[in-house]
Amino acid sequence: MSGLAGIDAAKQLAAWTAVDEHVLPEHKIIGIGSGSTVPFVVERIVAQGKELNQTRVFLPTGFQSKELIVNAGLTLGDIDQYSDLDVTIDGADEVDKSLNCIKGGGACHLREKVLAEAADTFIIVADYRKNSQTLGTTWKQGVPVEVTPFAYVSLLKNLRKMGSETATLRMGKAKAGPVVTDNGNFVIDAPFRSTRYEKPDEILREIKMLTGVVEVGLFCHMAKAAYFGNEDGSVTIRLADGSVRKKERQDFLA
Ligand SMILES: O=C[C@H](O)[C@H](O)[C@H](O)COP(=O)(O)O
Repeated sequence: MSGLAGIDAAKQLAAWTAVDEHVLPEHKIIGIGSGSTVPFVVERIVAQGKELNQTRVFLPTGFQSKELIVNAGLTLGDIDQYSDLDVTIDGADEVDKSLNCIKGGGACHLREKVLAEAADTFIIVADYRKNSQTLGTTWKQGVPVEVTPFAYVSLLKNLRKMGSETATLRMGKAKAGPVVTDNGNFVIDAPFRSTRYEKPDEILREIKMLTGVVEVGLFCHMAKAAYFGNEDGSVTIRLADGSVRKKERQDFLA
């Protein structure tokens, strides 16, 4: 493993292990997620070799993801042409015991969900901070909701009526005004009280029905496995069936 330390080392561990186990030579149409963990996914795929990667097409989940693919010299594909993917690998803001995820911390969850749904296998890679029993344990910013700008005020009202009293429009940091997604929409972050997160699919359905909602950053019953890099150099692998496997540090050194 490379000489990274801390959180980045954990992200790299998760990403490298997931790629080694789920991006096999027979996998040709591959979805690349967004965020700070997926660069380690791309680096591990590149390490599989130019000859094999020339037989593959890589689909992005947004501007950052597209730049990762292009800058790595991998072949860019479009979902219009490659609508059935072999595997999509992506990060997550938090994952619960049933592999339900909060995603959208980087406002990319619409295209991410399209590519996750279109893949035979959807895999999550993250550092140990994302590994929770229940959503909302560590990710306190709320459920990211991509919304059409025309409806954001009415949606703030309706989300607050729904129980997200502190729902807020996500504002830019290095930009005056709200964050604008790759799709030209706004994002509302909608926190809920912890008990609501015990049934994330209910929150998902309720939010999705609100007029003006484009997509909700809750990915329920979608991931086949989640790989978490740990501080001690091991990787925890959780499967959708609830089973857990651990790959110890020495396994990588072998
Ligand atoms: O919108 C962004 C995506 O959902 C990311 O995959 C998610 O925020 C996790 O990002 P990171 O790998 O940087 O923690």
